[in-house]
Amino acid sequence: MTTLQKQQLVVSVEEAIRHLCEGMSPAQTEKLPLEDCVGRVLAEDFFTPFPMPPFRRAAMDGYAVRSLTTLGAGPGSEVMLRVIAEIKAGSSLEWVEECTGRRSIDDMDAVRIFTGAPVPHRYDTVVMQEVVTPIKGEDGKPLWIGIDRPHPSGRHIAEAGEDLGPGKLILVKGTTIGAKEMAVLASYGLGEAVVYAKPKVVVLPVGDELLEPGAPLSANRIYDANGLVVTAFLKQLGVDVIRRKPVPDHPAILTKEIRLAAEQADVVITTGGISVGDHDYVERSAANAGFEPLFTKVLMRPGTPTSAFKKGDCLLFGLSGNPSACYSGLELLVKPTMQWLKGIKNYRIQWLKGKLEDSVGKPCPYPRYIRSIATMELGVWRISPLPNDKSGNIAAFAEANAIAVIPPGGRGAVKGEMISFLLLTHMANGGLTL
Ligand SMILES: Nc1nc2c(c(=O)[nH]1)N[C@H]1C(S)=C(S)[C@@H](COP(=O)(O)OP(=O)(O)OC[C@H]3O[C@@H](n4cnc5c(N)ncnc54)[C@H](O)[C@@H]3O)O[C@H]1N2
Ligand code: MOO
Repeated sequence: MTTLQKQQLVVSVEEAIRHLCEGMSPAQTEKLPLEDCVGRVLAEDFFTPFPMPPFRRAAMDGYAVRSLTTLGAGPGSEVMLRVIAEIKAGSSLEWVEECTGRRSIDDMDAVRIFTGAPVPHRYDTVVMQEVVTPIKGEDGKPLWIGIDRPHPSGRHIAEAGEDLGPGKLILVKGTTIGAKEMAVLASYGLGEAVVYAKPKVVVLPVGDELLEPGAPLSANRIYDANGLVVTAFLKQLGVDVIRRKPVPDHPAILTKEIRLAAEQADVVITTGGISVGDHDYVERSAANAGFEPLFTKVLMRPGTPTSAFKKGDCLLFGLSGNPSACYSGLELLVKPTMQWLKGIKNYRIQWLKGKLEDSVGKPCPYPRYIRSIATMELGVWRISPLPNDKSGNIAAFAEANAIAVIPPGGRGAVKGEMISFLLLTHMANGGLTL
């Protein structure tokens, strides 16, 4: 087997994301019951179909009155209003009409009303029950109320449409549906929503040394961590994932696996076998399976050999085998691409700035993405780089909640310097030490 010279299509992280997303669009759309839409992305703009609230309603428990009738009220000169009916939440239109329809303009009346109940048009204000003196009948229900102060018009009434008028664009296509968005969609009684289909991903860990988790450890072998890491990462992003068992370092087998995966998935992700070693076959197997390279080197460390390829509408990521390089590839390249394919509009990595707590001496010609602990103190982020952050090490994963960027060049970064960092995706343990 001859060593194939690795093609050098070198890009920055930002360029890589652009290459990955260019010409790609979200998968198809589907209509789902609203409760199954959590975490999914709206594929249509949502315009309000009717006014919200849909009718004029009481915002407090008390009495609906005409403000005019309370004008002369004061301490010691209470106005007495006759309670002519009770209207509760859910009362029918007919009942509301029946209660007030035949009243004359001069009647001194009120209705007992509860929060969420329709307010008859006869009344223009709701008086909280705490500030009236009821005179109750034998059944304990109020017959009269005494009012000892004037009540201005419009109190404790939510007018129809005061929250949102009809025909308003309230959620745009590309919005992820979480609990907050549910509040809007469910309030309009939407039974189903049109969302983008989840991208499908096949994960192929590559390497003769890899063992399936659960198998007994044998000499000179390691467990396939990346296969499960990539799968977990994608699941947390709400993507459909199929994880394959480790594929051996064999070009024909790898070509077959890549071809098969590409038939089933929108995105194929390999880990390992992407560097310059004689047994790194991902690049040539990708070519044999009909993929064209988008880039074969990214100006980042770890993960410099990270590569990407495209065949029709299918993307193939060749992530690095070293676990921390693999993880950087996930956060920096896979996540923005997946968000794009999920249909999320304008997704950007959220770069924050923090004060470096320890100098990082190791210089690097590319930006270095180091696993760190980010803490917030009095409004200032502090970044403590974790020791032992070699590309092949896993210890730093246990504690890290951030990836910090050491700028490229000969000097690394010094304690006290303000550097960029990102908080890691979906911190299962809450993540932030605040
Ligand atoms: N002569 C050179 N050698 C290397 C270079 C270079 O520029 N010149 N680059 C180094 C860098 S940087 C990296 S990163 C690695 C990347 O190598 P690969 O992505 O091809 O990955 P492998 O060689 O297959 O494995 C690297 C390392 O990771 C372990 N590994 C692989 N898969 C998994 C997995 N699924 N779970 C856990 N650990 C995994 C593997 O056993 C190796 O120890 O290349 C350098 N070499
Ligand atoms: O690009 Mo590598 O991940 O630094 O060891």
